[in-house]
Amino acid sequence: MFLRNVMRKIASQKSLNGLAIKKNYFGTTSSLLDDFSINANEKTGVSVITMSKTPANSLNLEFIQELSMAIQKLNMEKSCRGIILTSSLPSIFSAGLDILEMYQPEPDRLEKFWTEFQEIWLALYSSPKTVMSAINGHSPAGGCIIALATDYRIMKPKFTIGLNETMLGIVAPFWAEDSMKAVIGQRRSEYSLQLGKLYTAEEALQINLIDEISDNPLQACEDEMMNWLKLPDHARTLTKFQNRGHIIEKMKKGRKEDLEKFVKFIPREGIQMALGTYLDNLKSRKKKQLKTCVSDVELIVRKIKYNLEDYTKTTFFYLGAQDGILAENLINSGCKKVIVTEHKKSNEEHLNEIQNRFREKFLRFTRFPNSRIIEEYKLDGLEEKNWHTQPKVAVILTLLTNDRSKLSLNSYLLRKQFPFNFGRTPIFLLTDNTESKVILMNETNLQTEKRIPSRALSYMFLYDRTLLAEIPRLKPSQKYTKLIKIQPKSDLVDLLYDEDKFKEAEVFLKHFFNKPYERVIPKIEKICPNLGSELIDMNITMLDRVKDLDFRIIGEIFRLVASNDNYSRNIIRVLSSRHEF
Ligand SMILES: CCCCC/C=C\C/C=C\CC/C=C/CC(=O)SCCNC(=O)CCNC(=O)[C@H](O)C(C)(C)COP(=O)(O)OP(=O)(O)OC[C@H]1O[C@@H](n2cnc3c(N)ncnc32)[C@H](O)[C@@H]1OP(=O)(O)O
Repeated sequence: MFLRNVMRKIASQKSLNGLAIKKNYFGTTSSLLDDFSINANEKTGVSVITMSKTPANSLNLEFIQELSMAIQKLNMEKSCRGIILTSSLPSIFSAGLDILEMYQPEPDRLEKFWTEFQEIWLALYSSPKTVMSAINGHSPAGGCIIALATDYRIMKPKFTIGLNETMLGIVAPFWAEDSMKAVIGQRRSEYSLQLGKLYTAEEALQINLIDEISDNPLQACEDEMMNWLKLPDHARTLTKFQNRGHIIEKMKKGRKEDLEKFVKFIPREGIQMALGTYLDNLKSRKKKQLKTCVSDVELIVRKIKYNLEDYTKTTFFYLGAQDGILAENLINSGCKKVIVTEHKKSNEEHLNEIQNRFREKFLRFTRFPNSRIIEEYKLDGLEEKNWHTQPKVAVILTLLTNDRSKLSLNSYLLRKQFPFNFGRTPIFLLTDNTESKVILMNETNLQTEKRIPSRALSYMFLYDRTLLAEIPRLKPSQKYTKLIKIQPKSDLVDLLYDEDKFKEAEVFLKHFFNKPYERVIPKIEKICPNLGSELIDMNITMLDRVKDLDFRIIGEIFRLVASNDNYSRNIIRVLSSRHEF
């Protein structure tokens, strides 16, 4: 019965060919989100799908949807005989499902997410094509599920692979288990699954979880593919289905129940706690490397208060490695200044490309090679909001949070270097806000108060005044300070966050702007006892030189002082000698 269906499917796919696939099937195409590309080789009939979703090729809803659609199309493309899945990231094939999709999920999205994951698995596992995985990096959990759904796996040495779901306090779905059993056997699967084992490539080879090790898995797959393609497709395909039919049938029969279980299981309190802890551990590895960044948020909030009424046409934007389209949109919308941040994982080539394409267009195009990204978000619903046709004004976007909800911003979070770049540029911090669920925090010493609901995401991108006005809670009259509860950590932070003290400091700083440092410090110390010595430690002895600067910048200096690292010191030096970058 199953084979009959398969034959029918193959026959109907033949007739669908012309319709389903674009004429220009051969060559390289990119996904809508630029998260993967497909290179179709006319001569060999082999299509290479290269996943490139930074930072980890983690599978979120949109990524899965697009990838799945691409695979389904290839499955129907007559001229395609083989598919190779690989990654352009240097050390990750795929980090599996995007944990953020499962952590504090929205029910509807969670359901869609799992449905799509089932779908992509089916598309791969029951693909009539020869499908191979060139596993050129780590491939845990969902990454391994994807690899197991292919016909042949070649992996780069040293990286790890396995179904480690139990490590996250969750359970691999039965169909993934079945596919693992089919590859490495019942006993080994049970052992691996219960213990959430991650195997190095070398270990994985020993238990047949992968088929080969190679320093160049893609090349090795391409070579191996040629052997497979020597055989007639129909015989190979039918043999594949004879082997896999029962697993596919079982999955299809059980998928509704599987979905129901998943959507019930994931939101459970215990599961959420486990996922939260796992995420914390994942993130904290990196966090340790980042210095405390005391008060961006609060300062922005203050700036909003000062600037909302008189914003100018200056536009700043933060561009990241994937933001070519964004840059175009910015140009169309009147953007004049662009700051490009780079961090160590950025794709240098892509950044150069952005720079070359857009240098002429922007008045200022500045790259900060050493910037450090705290968090990165992608923008959902870009088209929906038409945001790029709207903004005429200033900018920004950004939100400090380590909230792990499905925030979606195609922008990077505020960086430490912002203050002096920004000068008088209006900054809007748009959040859905008040009694709902925000937010804002710095890396370590403020705590998230509440969560941001996902509908807030679009708001965060609305920085046109008109749009702004459409959101009553974001009108300029908004008392933004209410959004944030601060937990003062030191006198310095206290100064920045205490409304009265801050006012006092402002008055004071205005008054003393041109005064010699020695006269300033004692006054500062009156407000904030440790600040004087902190400034001295930092060798800030020339407050008088910053006389051109807006007094708000001084607030930024305080912030930088508080973060107390070399980078901040440099900024302070620049600050004290220059008005704007
Ligand atoms: C009884 C009833 C049963 C009912 C059963 C019904 C249904 C089944 C139920 C549930 C099944 C759910 C199935 C889940 C399958 C999955 O795929 S879960 C995801 C598991 N993935 C992982 O555990 C991988 C985690 N990541 C890593 O270990 C490492 O990142 C890495 C892949 C080894 C790479 O390490 P490396 O040092 O190179 O990179 P970083 O760790 O710095 O990562 C970069 C960046 O990416 C973020 N990140 C990594 N992985 C993920 C992820 N999976 N999701 C989201 N984000 C991820 C990481 O946090 C870093 O972010 P940054 O700090 O902001 O830069």
